[in-house]
Amino acid sequence: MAEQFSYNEKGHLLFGGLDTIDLAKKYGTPLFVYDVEKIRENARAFVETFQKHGIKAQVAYASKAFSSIAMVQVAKQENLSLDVVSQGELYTALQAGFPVDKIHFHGNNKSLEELRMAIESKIGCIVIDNFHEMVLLESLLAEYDATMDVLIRVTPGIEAHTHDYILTGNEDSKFGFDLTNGQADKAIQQLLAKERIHLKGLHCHIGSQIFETDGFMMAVERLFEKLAEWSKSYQFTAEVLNLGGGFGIRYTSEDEPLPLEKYVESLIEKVSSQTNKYNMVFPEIWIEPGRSIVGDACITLYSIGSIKEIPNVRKYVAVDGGMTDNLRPALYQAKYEAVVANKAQQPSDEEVSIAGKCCESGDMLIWDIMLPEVEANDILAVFSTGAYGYSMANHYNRFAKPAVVFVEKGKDQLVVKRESYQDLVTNDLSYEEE
Ligand SMILES: Cc1ncc(COP(=O)(O)O)c(C=O)c1O
Ligand SMILES: N[C@@H](CCCC[NH3+])C(=O)O
Repeated sequence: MAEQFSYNEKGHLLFGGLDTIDLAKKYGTPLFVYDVEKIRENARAFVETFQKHGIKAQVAYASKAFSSIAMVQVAKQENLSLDVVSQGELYTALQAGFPVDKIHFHGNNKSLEELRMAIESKIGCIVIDNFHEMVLLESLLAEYDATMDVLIRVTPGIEAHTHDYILTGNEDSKFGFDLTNGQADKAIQQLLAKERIHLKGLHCHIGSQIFETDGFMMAVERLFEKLAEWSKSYQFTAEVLNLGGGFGIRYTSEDEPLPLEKYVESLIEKVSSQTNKYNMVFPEIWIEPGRSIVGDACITLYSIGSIKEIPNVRKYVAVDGGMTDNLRPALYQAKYEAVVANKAQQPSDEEVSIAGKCCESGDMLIWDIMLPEVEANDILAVFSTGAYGYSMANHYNRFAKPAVVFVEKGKDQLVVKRESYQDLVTNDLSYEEE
């Protein structure tokens, strides 16, 4: 975060203890730089809070936030579990040597091939999302003469948004089984009848970048209301409650996230009070944080190029990346803070807007930010870009994807190479006129 940054005697921004200008020179720009110590700190905040309270839990890193072999290895080192939502994310996890029994497979349209790969690699759990998938899974399990642990994804009718949450009578979501309209009941009934499928419990995820605990609390209440019903009607007891991810982080000074421990403590308290209320056995609690593990542990370094001043209107400062490495401003009007990394000690006294270099007027990274006077070849550091930045990077305008560097204990290490133009055309074939 901008307000906490530090710099060295050259006035260069430090990140993970290293001079960001040295990193930009060594690896080029745009460059994602992750502070691995911060990733570990975030992961431990979750894991250790469960441990402190003696709760059996799994903290599954939602690898959609940033998936790479090195990142999955850090998740493994921190004893996390792993949430994957595609064959690509699963493949990455397998390549990274992640323990398969701690991999959970999500997705609202898992293909036969994806389910096949999940069964063949003997992953720990599949989160069942819909009736179609149940049929596919059952037939594949018969083919492999195998069994599979599953959770069922339910939508509790709570839709959480960034700063608030709303109750929706009938959740309009492409994910999971609705808790209120009978779909979840039907799915539970069917799953319990399937010999090769072991229903371990429930999953729900109410949204992302959530700053309060109220939405989570309401979700837990709803799950327990239904569990009480299902315990009577189907003699079903949940061994596991997966309460998803979505814990908010600070992108700008407007954001006021809770300490990560607070989310966990509230969940433990609520599950505890509900188990008492309904006289149930305390389930294992699983969570799936993505953003809150990697989001604030990364900056993106860009080189500044052209600067266009429109008198009395705006000064556009263009950088060598944009919506190809950070889609979030264009997609969600997401806000970020930044500093000029080689002028980190200088006062910020000019308002400018940071433009990307795509052929798209909406390719703006930051509107109206105060910076020192900038010139071409300055390095801009944008904070909190670790989640859904590289993972949503794309090839629009045939820009090559940036490199990713990890820093820890004063050392930097390249963990994802910068794409080459050869990489960009590697699947292209020529077409000869007949
Ligand atoms: C099912 C599920 N689990 C976990 C996550 C991770 O969310 P976040 O990165 O906000 O923690 C998401 C994304 O919203 C999700 O859809
Ligand atoms: N990609 C989104 C979050 C999606 C969460 C996954 N269900 C973001 O950048 O905020």
